[in-house]
Amino acid sequence: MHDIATKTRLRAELLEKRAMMLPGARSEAGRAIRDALLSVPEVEMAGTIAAYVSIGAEPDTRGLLFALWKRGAYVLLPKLLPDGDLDWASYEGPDSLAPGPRGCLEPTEPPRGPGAVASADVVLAPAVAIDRTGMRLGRGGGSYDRALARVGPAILTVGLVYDGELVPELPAESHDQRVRSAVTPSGGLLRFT
Ligand SMILES: Nc1nc2c(c(=O)[nH]1)N(C=O)[C@@H](CNc1ccc(C(=O)N[C@@H](CCC(=O)O)C(=O)O)cc1)CN2
Ligand SMILES: Nc1ncnc2c1ncn2[C@@H]1O[C@H](COP(=O)(O)OP(=O)(O)OP(=O)(O)O)[C@@H](O)[C@H]1O
Repeated sequence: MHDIATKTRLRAELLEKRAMMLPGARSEAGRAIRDALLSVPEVEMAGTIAAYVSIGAEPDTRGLLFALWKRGAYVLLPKLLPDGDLDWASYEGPDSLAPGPRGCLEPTEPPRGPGAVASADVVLAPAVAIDRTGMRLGRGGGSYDRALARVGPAILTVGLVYDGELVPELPAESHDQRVRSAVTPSGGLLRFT
C-alpha cells in the first residue's frame, strides 16, 4: 500500500504551507471559525463539547474555548497519553491549562478517562486536511481515530481546517474515522452526511 507514504507526504506539504502563513492568519481564521461554530444549532444546544487547544499554525481555538466556557458549556480537552490515546479533562478558563507533550497545552483538571469523549454532544477535532467524504488527515498518531471511534453515531463531529485544506480525496486506511462535518474560515460548516 502506498497510502501511508501518500499521507506522510501530504501531511508534510500541508504543514509546510501552514508554516508559511502570514502573522495574523491563525487568529483571523480562528475568529471566523469561532463565529461559524457558535451559531451551529448542535453547538448552541450542547451541554458538553469536546474541543482542543490549538498549537503551532493551527487555526486559533482559544477564543472559541473561552466563548463556549463563558456561555456555560462543559468543555472537555484532550491529554495525550503515552500510547497516543487521549484522556479528557474539563476546561475551567485560560488559567486551567499547562504545557503537555508535543507542544500541547493541556487541562490541569483531573482526567476523566479516554471514554469521557463519549459524553460530548459535539466533538471538535484538529485536522491537517479533510476530504469531500469527511476523511480526515491528522498528525499521524492515530489519537483521534481512537477517540472518534468512541463517539456515538448521532453526535456531530467537526474537523477544523483552513480554506485550502478541504481536498477532493484523501487515502483511507481501515482504522481511519471520518468526521461528519468540517468548518473553514470562509465556508463555515460543511456537513458530509
Ligand atoms: N492542538 C492540538 N491538540 C492535540 C492534537 C493536535 O493535533 N492538535 N492531537 C492530535 O492527535 C493530540 C496530541 N497529539 C499531537 C501529536 C503530534 C504533535 C506534533 O507534531 N507537534 C509538533 C509541534 C507543534 C507544531 O508546531 O505544529 C512537534 O512535536 O514537532 C502535536 C500533538 C491531542 N491534542
Ligand atoms: N484504534 C487504534 N488503536 C491503536 N492504534 C491505532 C488505532 N487507530 C490508528 N492507530 C495507529 O495510528 C497511526 C496513525 O494513523 P493515521 O495516520 O491515520 O493518523 P491520523 O488520523 O493522521 O492522526 P491523529 O488521529 O492522531 O490526528 C497508525 O500507525 C495506526 O496504526
